[in-house]
Order: sequence, then structure tokens, then C-alpha cells
Amino acid sequence: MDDFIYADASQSDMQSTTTIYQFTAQQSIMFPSLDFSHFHNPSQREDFCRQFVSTLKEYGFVKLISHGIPSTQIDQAFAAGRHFFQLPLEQKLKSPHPPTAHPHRGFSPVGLENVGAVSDYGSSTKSPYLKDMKESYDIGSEYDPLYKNIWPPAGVDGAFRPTFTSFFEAGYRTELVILKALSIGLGLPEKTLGQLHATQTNELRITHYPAVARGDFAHSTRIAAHTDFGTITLLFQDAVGGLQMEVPPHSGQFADVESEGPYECILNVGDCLQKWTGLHSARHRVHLPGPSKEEQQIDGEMVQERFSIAYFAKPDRAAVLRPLLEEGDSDGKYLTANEFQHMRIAGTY
Ligand SMILES: O=C(O)CCC(=O)C(=O)O
Ligand SMILES: [Fe+2]
Repeated sequence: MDDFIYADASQSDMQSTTTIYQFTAQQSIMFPSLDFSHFHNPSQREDFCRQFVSTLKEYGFVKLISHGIPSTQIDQAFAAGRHFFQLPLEQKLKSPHPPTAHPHRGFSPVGLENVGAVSDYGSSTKSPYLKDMKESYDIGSEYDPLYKNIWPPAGVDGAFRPTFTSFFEAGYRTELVILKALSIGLGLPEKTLGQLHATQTNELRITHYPAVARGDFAHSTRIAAHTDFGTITLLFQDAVGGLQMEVPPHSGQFADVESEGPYECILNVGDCLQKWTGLHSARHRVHLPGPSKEEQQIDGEMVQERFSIAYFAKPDRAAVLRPLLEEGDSDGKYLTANEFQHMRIAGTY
């Protein structure tokens, strides 16, 4: 596989020096996969934290192995997601997402949510409006004092609730350790970020992208380009591919993000972390994958179905999005995380 280099001297938010992006010949972006177990080893911790933050500074993304969510739990979550989405639509609609953006809970059929409505946030490029070809299920913390979860009734799918409740809890434990590593790597007291994530406003989303005709990608997409609204996202994807990130930042050009299957966690920075620290909240989307995956994905004129699981770590609702570091985004208006989330999600439903 021949590597080639794309050099960009002007577009990065984070660096005034030249940024080098490495692509494979198939236009997929190469960025480090880090072993999170190094964080637990006192002699490796400092180096790990430094590398973790420098990768996020450069790409807004990093891949992690040994992150703390057990493989068996990831397998169970994918199996539970597959099982739910293959149910007849009328069964899935027994635990519906409301027709509005709040509360962000329950099942959204294809066409209910369109992320294309918020594609251009924080970007100088204008994206064409494309509808999402996806169905999804949103879950919050069982301890969220504001919104209750909307679960499939027991007669519809009894395994769904226990599987995702325990995945959520594993996600939260992992999130807190990752936030500690981030705080250390950023030179902040180690509890700084964790303290802003006490009340579990996090969300878990299982997404099914049904098999679609290749030609549909001319006017639709799987999920339109966007940045995530929270602090960090932990994403797990199946082997189908199609997740792409915008490189260089603000260019309107996208390259495939490859991962080593569902156990490798793809972590990306969200808007709130960018506001606090200046780390780059990278735009991404799920579209027709590049040539390296295209052949495997396309069966005749149909593009294979795809599943993903995203755990969105979000700040406490009352947390203020005021820079914690000089590099943070400072436009002089410091919203609370709750005000910001409402502003960002408006228009997607
Ligand atoms: O399905 C994926 O791989 C990405 C989903 C995503 O970006 C999101 O739900 O915010
Ligand atoms: Fe996303």
C-alpha cells in the first residue's frame, strides 16, 4: 500500500506550523491507535497522556484499544442492536422517539432525524442538504433526573434494556478514566474534566443504516456531515466502513476512517471540549465508502447495511462552556452546556 502525504499549511485551527496528513492510496486517513492500558502503568502514563492529546490536537480523532469496555459487552450490544432493528416497523414504533428533538430518547425511523440541518455549524464551507438514510435508538442515563428512557416494551424485546443499561454504565466508567487522561495530557488538574461530568447527561445511540441502492447516495447520505455536540464520543463500528472525517479541517473533503473492527474505539472530540480546550471538534459523516471498501460493500447495485454504536459523553447541564485553557474557543458568550445542546440540536427533528 503506497502512502502519500497531503500537506496543508493554513487550515488547521490548532497549529500555525504545517500539518501533515497521511493517507493511504485508497484515501483513508491514518491516525494512531493507542493502547489505553499504558495509562494504567505508572511508568507509561505521562507519555501516553502526551501522545493522546497530541493526536487529538492534530486530528480531532484517535483510536483506542484496551479502553475498558469489554469485547463481550460490545458483541452483546451489536447483537441486541441487530435484533431490534430487524423487527417489523410497527414493533419498533412501540418505543418511539418524540417527533421533536427533546427528549432525545427512543426509536427514530428513517427520515425522522436529519443531521444535514446542522451540517454547516462551525464550518466556513457550505454543504448540500442531504437526507440521512438511517434509523436509530437513543438512550440516556437511568439516573438522568430530567428525562426518562423510552424502552421497548418487554413483549417486543426483553434483552434490549438490560444490554444497553450495562453498556451505558461501562461507557460512563470508561469516560471518567478517559477524561482523567485528557486532563493530565492538557496540563490541567486531573479531576478538572471529570468534575464537569457528574450527573450523567450522556447519551448512547445505536444506529442502523439499511442496505440502500448505490444511486441513492447522489441525493442522500447515511449521516450528513456534522460535529458532535458533547465532550467526547466513543464510537464502535462494524466492518462495513463509510465513516469519514473532514481533512484538512474546514476543507469540505472527506477521507475514510478505518478501524480494526468493533472492539477498537474511535474517539472524537465534540464541540464542548473544543470550547473548553481548543482541541479540534472534527466534522465527520457516514457516506459511500472509498475504493478500499467499496467492492466489499456493494452487492450488485445495493450497498450493505451497517451498524454502529456511539456513546456521547456530555457535560453536566449547568456546566459553563468557558475556556479552561487559553486555546479554548472564546467568543465572549458563555452558554451553559444545556443551552448549547438545545441550540445545536434544534432543527434536526
Ligand atoms: O455511525 C457512525 O459511524 C457515526 C455516527 C455519528 O457520527 C453520530 O451519530 O454522531
Ligand atoms: Fe457524530
